Amino acid sequence: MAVKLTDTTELDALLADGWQKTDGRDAIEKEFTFANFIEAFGWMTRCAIHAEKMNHHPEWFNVYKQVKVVLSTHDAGGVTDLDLKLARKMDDLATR
Ligand SMILES: C[C@H](O)[C@H](O)[C@H]1CNC2=NC(N)=NC(=O)C2=N1
Repeated sequence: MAVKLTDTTELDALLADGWQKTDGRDAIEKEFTFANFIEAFGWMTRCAIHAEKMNHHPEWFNVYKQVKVVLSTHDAGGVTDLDLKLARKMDDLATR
């Protein structure tokens, strides 16, 4: 099972890339904005396929072209390497 982070080097890199620590909870979050709903939903679909392969799933909220994402490993009760991996993938998929 995934374990909570101790080395925060990779986390710091994500925090420099627009991810933030969630208030009152051990999680990270980011708001993504796309050109329109189709772009937003297309990205969500690509993320969903990747999340399912990882068996690690985002909490997210979509309104039109915006998607707010919160990542945390429920099984571990906090942020783990799985969250960092998914966050990186979400960033990658948003910039291609
Ligand atoms: C039973 C199943 O493998 C677990 O519930 C997985 C599924 N997806 C998950 N996703 C996230 N974000 N955290 C988890 O702890 C988690 N656990």
